[in-house]
Amino acid sequence: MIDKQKIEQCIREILIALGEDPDRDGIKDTPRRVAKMYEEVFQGIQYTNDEIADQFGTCFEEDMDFLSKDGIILVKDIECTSYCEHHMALIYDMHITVAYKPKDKVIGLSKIARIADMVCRRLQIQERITSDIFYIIEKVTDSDDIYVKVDGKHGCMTARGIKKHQAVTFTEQKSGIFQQQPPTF
Ligand SMILES: Nc1nc2c(ncn2[C@@H]2O[C@H](COP(=O)(O)OP(=O)(O)OP(=O)(O)O)[C@@H](O)[C@H]2O)c(=O)[nH]1
Ligand SMILES: [Zn+2]
Repeated sequence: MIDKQKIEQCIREILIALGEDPDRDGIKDTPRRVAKMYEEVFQGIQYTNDEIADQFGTCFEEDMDFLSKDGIILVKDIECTSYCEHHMALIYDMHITVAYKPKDKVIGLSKIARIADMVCRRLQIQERITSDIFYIIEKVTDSDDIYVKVDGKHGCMTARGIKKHQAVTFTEQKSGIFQQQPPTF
């Protein structure tokens, strides 16, 4: 569980270290707000990838032509935000694409987005966001053919430091049929 009281104390200390008056009207509730925000945006820290797979692993095992006819399923433009673990800066404008070729079951579509969303609610690097989603989708679907692509902007690279406002980072992980031929979409 996230220790909200401790976070509140620490944010108050940070405000003081910045030279702010933590009791002035505009920011007197900021420690409480930040603690509440962290509880929301870092919810995924308290779950392992296996627990996320259990939580969002709703699958359907119906007989369908689709499964025997080389069908693939692809969800694109899953919009997410996360926080880089080096600066705790926002990773934003992220679009996540997940594709897989089902073996003998399909996963509920919204669960793909829920998995991506929960993995992003951690201190992350983009490479690990990609591999965490890959691992969970592989575990839930048992598929040998998986494709995960993430693109995003890193606040630590656009709003500070090198300040390349347009720089977008792409990461991809793929297995099986997608190694030779990434999906077209
Ligand atoms: N590979 C990878 N690196 C990241 C990610 N997010 C942030 N970083 C990088 O983490 C690195 C941390 O480098 P440091 O030299 O320790 O930190 P810094 O002095 O703030 O570096 P600058 O950003 O270059 O000013 C930087 O190069 C960031 O761009 C990510 O998702 N993946
Ligand atoms: Zn960073």
